[in-house]
Amino acid sequence: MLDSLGTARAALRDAARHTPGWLAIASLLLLAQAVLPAAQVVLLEGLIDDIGTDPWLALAGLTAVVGVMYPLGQVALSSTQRMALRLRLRYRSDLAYAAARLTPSMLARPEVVTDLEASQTATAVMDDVPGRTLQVLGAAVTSVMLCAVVWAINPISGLLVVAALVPTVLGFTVISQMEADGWPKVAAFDRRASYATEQLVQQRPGTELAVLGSGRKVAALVAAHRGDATQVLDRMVRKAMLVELAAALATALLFGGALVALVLGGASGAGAAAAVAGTISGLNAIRTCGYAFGTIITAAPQALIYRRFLASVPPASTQTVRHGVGEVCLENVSFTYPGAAEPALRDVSLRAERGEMIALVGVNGAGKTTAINALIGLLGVDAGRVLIDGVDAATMSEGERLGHFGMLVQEFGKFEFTLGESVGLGSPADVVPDEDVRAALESAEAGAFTRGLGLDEQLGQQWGGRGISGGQWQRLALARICLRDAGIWILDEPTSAIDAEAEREIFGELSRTRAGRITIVVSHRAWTLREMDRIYVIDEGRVVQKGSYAELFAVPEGRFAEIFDGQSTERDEAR
Ligand SMILES: Nc1ncnc2c1ncn2[C@@H]1O[C@H](COP(=O)(O)OP(=O)(O)OP(=O)(O)O)[C@@H](O)[C@H]1O
Repeated sequence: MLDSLGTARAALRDAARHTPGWLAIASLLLLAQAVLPAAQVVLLEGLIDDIGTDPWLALAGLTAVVGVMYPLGQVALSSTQRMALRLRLRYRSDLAYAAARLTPSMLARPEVVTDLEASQTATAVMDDVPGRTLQVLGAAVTSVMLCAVVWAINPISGLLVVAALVPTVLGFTVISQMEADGWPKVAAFDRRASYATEQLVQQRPGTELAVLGSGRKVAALVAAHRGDATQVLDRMVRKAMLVELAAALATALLFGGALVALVLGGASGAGAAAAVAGTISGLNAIRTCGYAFGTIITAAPQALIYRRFLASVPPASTQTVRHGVGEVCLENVSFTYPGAAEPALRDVSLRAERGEMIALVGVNGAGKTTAINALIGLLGVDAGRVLIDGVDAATMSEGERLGHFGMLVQEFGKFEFTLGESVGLGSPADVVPDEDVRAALESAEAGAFTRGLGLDEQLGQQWGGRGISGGQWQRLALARICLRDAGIWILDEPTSAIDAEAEREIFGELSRTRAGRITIVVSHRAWTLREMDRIYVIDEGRVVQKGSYAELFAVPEGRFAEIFDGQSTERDEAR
């Protein structure tokens, strides 16, 4: 109940801040609508009293009330809808900006992602709350005014008319509690169902599933998760229905009581007729109030998640890219994932200076990505330190630390915006000069296929734009890192989707331009390691070997030679 009141208050505050004009218009119209039932009672009583003498004034008044009732209701509804549209836009853009302020370590927490998704759903229902709140307030005004005019005819009836609000309010309070408990469960099932649905409807995974002929299995997962959500919703709706029925029965009894009190109270014929008409209008107002209140109650838990989420997001901070880093070290770093039996990193130390290219190699699951995540601060290490130019990175803010790095991850983004926008994302600056974008494209060996395109060329066929290959997408991702030009480049399998010729060119370019930065590469291809100043071989979370390409191949029983044994051409060449 308190949550619903808080939600209603916050929604009115938002409307006053972001759409004050429409809030004022909607409030006035709903207030005018709210006084009509009481005006009806007064005019009706006057009309019946004066029917034989001078009924014209009351008749004109009553005709005017009936005449404006319908259009007033319609215009009030349109005003609340226009208010809702403006608020929805505001809520959605506020959420987008909040999501943009999330740090990588926050995004790594599943509960943050769940809240982000629930907040997105919330924006679809929150916009309706100010209009519904005005309707509830209007119904309260209607009840109080009806109480006043019916009270003048029969005080007990007047009281009972207002008392009839109580079961509705109590009933919806109970429902509110049930929904607050149920919605988080529904959201969790919905999230899984939405994820599975995306795999079917998005072009790339959808096509992969269609080729495999396995889409049906994913559809079954969607159905199962939606089924679980429906079960929870179904239980909630069943209980709500029973509560609503009980509240409606109590309301009917109170109204019946008001009518009986009128009859037994000996009101005049005109007074009784007018009060009966008034109490029946009152019943309609309370029904509207119940529905509007129900909408607020349903929106309250979701709105609460939205507001809590927005409040939890740190304020915007502009990232400053650090270009010239002298040295970076991991010093005796150990880390165990929560719940894991074995550490993913055991006493790992590595070091690189400006101008050096180093590589991390190892079999799948050896700990390379974990070491990189420890380096950039995506996970808090259990022991050891990360030093950037001699400063313990743990003492830096997350934004400050990230400013030292440019990172190309294995699952790089394929941002289907314009070419200029997609590459421009490499820099946090709002405006990126076109020539910088072009230079970055050349450095990433993406010049040949983008030279004929304008930077305003839309990428992605689903938008009617240019379709490009997987390897070309990877070059655009690399172009972002070139554009960023941070002091430390981390390239996790940077050429995994790229053909051998372009791969050679990319590694040649990386080697030529290495002087001003530190380059850290994760690679499974032996020949790409030849240019490295040092290679760290990681196995089961430990650095088990380190040295140049030739030094490592010179130890036939070493782990490096074991891992790259199949790539013997390189081994021979190395010798
Ligand atoms: N989020 C996680 N929670 C628990 N364990 C994890 C998590 N991420 C990775 N691991 C485990 O930590 C170990 C190291 O994983 P890591 O991803 O660092 O390997 P990798 O060397 O990068 O492998 P690949 O070459 O396949 O990318 C593995 O045993 C892996 O299963």
